[in-house]
Amino acid sequence: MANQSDSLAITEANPQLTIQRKKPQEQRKTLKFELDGQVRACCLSKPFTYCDLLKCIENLFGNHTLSSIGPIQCLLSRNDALRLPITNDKDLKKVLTTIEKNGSNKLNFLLTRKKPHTISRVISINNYDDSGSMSDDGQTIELDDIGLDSPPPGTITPQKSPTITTTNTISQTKISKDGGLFIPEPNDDTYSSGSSSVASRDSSRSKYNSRRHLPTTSFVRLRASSDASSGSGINSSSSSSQTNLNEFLCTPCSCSSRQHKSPQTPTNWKLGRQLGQGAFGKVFVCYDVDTGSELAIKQISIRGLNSETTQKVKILECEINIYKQLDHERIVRYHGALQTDDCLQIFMEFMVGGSVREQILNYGALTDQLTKKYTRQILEGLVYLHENYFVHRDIKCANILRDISGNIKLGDFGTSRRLIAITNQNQPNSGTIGTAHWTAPEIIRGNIFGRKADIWSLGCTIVEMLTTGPPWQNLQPIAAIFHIATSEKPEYKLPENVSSLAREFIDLCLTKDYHQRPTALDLICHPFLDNIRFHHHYHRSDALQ
Ligand SMILES: Nc1ncnc2c1ncn2[C@@H]1O[C@H](COP(=O)(O)OP(=O)(O)OP(=O)(O)O)[C@@H](O)[C@H]1O
Repeated sequence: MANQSDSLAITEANPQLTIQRKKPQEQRKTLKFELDGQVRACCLSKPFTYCDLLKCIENLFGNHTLSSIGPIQCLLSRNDALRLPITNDKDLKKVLTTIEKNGSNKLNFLLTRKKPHTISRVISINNYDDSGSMSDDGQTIELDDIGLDSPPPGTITPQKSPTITTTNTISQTKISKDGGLFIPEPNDDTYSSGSSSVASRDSSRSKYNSRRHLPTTSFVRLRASSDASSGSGINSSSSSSQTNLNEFLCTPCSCSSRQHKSPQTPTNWKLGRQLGQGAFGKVFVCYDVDTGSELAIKQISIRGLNSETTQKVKILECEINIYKQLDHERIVRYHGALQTDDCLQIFMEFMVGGSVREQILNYGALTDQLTKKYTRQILEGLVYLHENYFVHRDIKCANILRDISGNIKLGDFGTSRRLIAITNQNQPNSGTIGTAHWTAPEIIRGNIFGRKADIWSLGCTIVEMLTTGPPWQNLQPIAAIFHIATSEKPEYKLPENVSSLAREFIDLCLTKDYHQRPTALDLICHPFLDNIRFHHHYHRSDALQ
């Protein structure tokens, strides 16, 4: 048996053993994760837990990653053939022991997106769902089984092929439950439940604009991924048509040039004065005690809801936490949502000027010049949303909010349809005027839903700015809906002094045929908006090249 001096002698003779004696086990491990072809790494000190692993993934790939991926798989062999799923601390311990036995200090993990849910229900197409969507093609609508996996309302898929929708993977051509309406609208921006209409769309391109001339970069948050080969950036017009929500949502680690951080949901805050009341709840100032900043908070009563509605509240809460990552100067920033026993609280950027609706109620119709400025800014917000496959779905003056310097942003994005379903509150409440008058004819007829519905609503909003009310403002909502669906042209009377360019612009927005109606990008270069200073990201020379 070797005594101590023997042992030392052996150690001195063998440097490898010396190292082992000084550092029996490496205290820091390098963890590499692969997701969607992107490899990101971090270091963790031992001992670490399964929970630390999850935190690592969130830090590397973003807050919402965990809900969209399957079990973490540890790659144990060089060709990745041997994979161990890790779902808890016990699994992790096993893997660590195995890795250490192999003498490796690196851990490689593979993360894969969850598989789509199997279809649990197939219902008849003629059902009207709570989002107001329906289809008339006599086929079936496929609904996923739990609403939580339906993508956010207002999102539309960039893909043509019909598949089922999963969280953050927006790829469905039909209509989903719970307000999630997805229309493929690939490059041609059209979808009909019946026939395709690419040709008609092409022929309807406006004379003053062609999409290929327009830099789409300007309005979207740049996602300068360090891994160019991943192809997940959205900063080029060519890639934008393949962009899905995953690619669009910018994570802290993936942005090298422009670090992006979702705003924090306040945890310690005080309720301030009431700002207003909508159909679904009251809006207050919210003072964030930790940051000293003021936000707006919308409080919606959810007392006494049944389990189905409770589920919808949960979905909305999740969605708002996704919307937090929408970041554009023409979009009111969401700061998250929290649910208490009897209240859903939505935190938003505080817009001190209130809504354009209030501005009109206080001071009357807007001038041609101001209408022009607001129209351009609304379009900038719409270009951003539409380029990223979101439909606002509720464009009207009440949802256009003003900042301190008189510029505007689109508010209430994506929440209104869900709130209708949650609160069962479809009727206008005191101080609010509902949404019926701004609704596009194809939505009322129920055969098409897409980005251009926002363009129709924009047309109604411009009429509202110039005349204080939308087309058919004297009609009750139900009568207005009937007229929108059946009349050839919307009914409104503009003041005499409104320019012919403004009239032409409104006419274009209110083109009844969805396929002939221009897109936001088409419209942004319309001469009506010409003498407005171009948005600083958006160069006229680029646009007109
Ligand atoms: N982010 C915000 N910042 C400042 N004020 C806001 C904000 N959001 C809403 N408000 C104020 O609260 C009022 C009510 O807003 P809310 O979104 O609840 O209803 P609405 O948009 O007027 O109507 P609807 O309920 O039909 O959407 C607005 O008119 C506006 O004055």
